[in-house]
Amino acid sequence: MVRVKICGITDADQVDWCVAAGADCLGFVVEYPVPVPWNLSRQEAHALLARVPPMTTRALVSGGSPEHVIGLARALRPHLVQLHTDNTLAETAKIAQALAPIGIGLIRALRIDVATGLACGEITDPLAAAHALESTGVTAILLDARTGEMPAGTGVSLDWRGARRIRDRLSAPLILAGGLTTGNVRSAIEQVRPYAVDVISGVEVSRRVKSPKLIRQFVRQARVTVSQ
Ligand SMILES: O=C(O)c1ccccc1NCC(=O)[C@H](O)[C@H](O)COP(=O)(O)O
Repeated sequence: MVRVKICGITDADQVDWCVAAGADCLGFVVEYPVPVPWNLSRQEAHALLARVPPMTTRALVSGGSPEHVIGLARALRPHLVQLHTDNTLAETAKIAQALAPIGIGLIRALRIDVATGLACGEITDPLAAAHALESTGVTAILLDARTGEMPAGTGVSLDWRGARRIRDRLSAPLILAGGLTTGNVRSAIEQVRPYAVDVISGVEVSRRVKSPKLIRQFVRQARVTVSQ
């Protein structure tokens, strides 16, 4: 079964809607290093994380210096941290090493520029970049689209054949993101066979404003059984 992460949660209703719909993981963007519509203060995040019931995974999305990310994770105690693409491979390894002993896994986004097909970051070949990330000790790699204006939450889809090639060559679990909607998530899962899917725009009616109906439909559509 493919897991579902709903990201960019900004209020208590959204937490409740995602949990009621059966989402596996809720993502909270906290003290993010560049302006994004879903950013929360540490205090806001603390209250929302506390609302997530047992058996549902809490992911903290942040970035900046390793000291900042590790300090934030120690303060908020999520199950997972998802790291900004601008963090280098060396920083990613340092953060993964610091979080593992306290039981927090690390997801690192690998963003593909949809105009060029190149990965953003130190290594531009997408497969080589994925292998390099894997060797940092991350728990999972999140494959996402980059368009230039926004670091994430673009609503733009990736080339799923390219995503499948990466998925087939990685040992680390691959989380597929980028432009997934209630209408295409099923097909994306069939083509890419990811470990999990991740969505923001596809369950929002406007920036930051999520729809309980779209959340329910998205989770239902993602629960497809794919024969291996
Ligand atoms: O990972 C980040 O750096 C990040 C920053 C700000 C907001 C969300 C972030 N991560 C979550 C994701 O990776 C999104 O789920 C992903 O961009 C999908 O967005 P969308 O195309 O809108 O579904």
